[in-house]
Amino acid sequence: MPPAVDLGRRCARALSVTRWFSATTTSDYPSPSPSPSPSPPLPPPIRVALTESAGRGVFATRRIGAGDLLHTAEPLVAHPSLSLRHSVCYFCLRNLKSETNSGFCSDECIDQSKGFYEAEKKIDWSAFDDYCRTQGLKYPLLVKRLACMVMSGEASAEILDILQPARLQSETIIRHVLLSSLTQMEEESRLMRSTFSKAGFKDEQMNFLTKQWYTGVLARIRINAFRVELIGGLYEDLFLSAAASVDAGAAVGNAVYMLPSFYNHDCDPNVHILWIDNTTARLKALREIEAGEELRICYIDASMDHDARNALLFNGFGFVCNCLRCSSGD
Ligand SMILES: C[S@@+](CC[C@H](N)C(=O)[O-])C[C@H]1O[C@@H](n2cnc3c(N)ncnc32)[C@H](O)[C@@H]1O
Repeated sequence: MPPAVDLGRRCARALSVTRWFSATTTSDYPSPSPSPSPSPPLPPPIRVALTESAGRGVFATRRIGAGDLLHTAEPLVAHPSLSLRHSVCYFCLRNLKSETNSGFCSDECIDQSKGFYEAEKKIDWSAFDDYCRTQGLKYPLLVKRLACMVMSGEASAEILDILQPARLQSETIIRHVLLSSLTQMEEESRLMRSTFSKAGFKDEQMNFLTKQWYTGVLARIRINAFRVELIGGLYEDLFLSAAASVDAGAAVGNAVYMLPSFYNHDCDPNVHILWIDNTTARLKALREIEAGEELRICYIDASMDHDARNALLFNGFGFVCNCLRCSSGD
């Protein structure tokens, strides 16, 4: 059993799926006259359990209709693409109508960012950001935000530990994939520590910021982060939104979620994940799903051929795909 960790405020927010299904009770809404109480909301139609050969996965607990919204999810950590730093909200990645002084789209986002932003503002990140820009790196920006959240007490340093891949075999592959970039990650970790030091942060505040922490967090982010591509509010229709999420193209940023990270990959998925206008992720069924069926999303562009898909999945995520489509050689 993994040790219990204090997942903190943000994790509680990210787990709002539970609240989403249970928040509406009859006592929330005083009834003007005695009438039969409305039936309680249905529980989430999903559960996380072990699969036969892909670690943990998400399963349907009842029949799900095509187009049904399974649940929404809020990120544990998110960061905009550097090139869009001033045109999307620094917290929820919503497109800003005009450039604002604050860089946030609402008072609520300013409020939600207080913790990490207080720490981040004290620091000159230009060297770190330039390094990411010139090397074309996006995930160290998520580590930077997470480090600021930990510094401010907003998140625990172990917040992503639960996302580790469950299977040893995968971990071996992942270690192999990551070895090539170990030196680079160590350099980034040194750069991050010295950036905090120069801003006056004390060693005791940075106890968690070790090489092992940096590489461990980055390894989990590489496997679990989503590119957030906004499709706008016009695509509520299932099939339009499925097409739009393929067409969306440029990502506004990247984000790591808790529950969506337990969905395994399939080259012919039955669920897809989409973002309308901010980092709130929506998981929708692409077809009818029976109770007990595993729910899978597609991590990549499924229109590629077998070899291209598998090269991408192995090099990018460290696994050999076991889905039906790959097993049949398609
Ligand atoms: C985002 S995680 C999904 C949840 C994961 N199974 C767990 O236990 O936390 C991605 C990892 O799940 C496994 N995985 C996902 N889809 C797979 C597939 N189609 N075939 C084999 N392994 C898969 C791989 O180990 C991959 O690195």
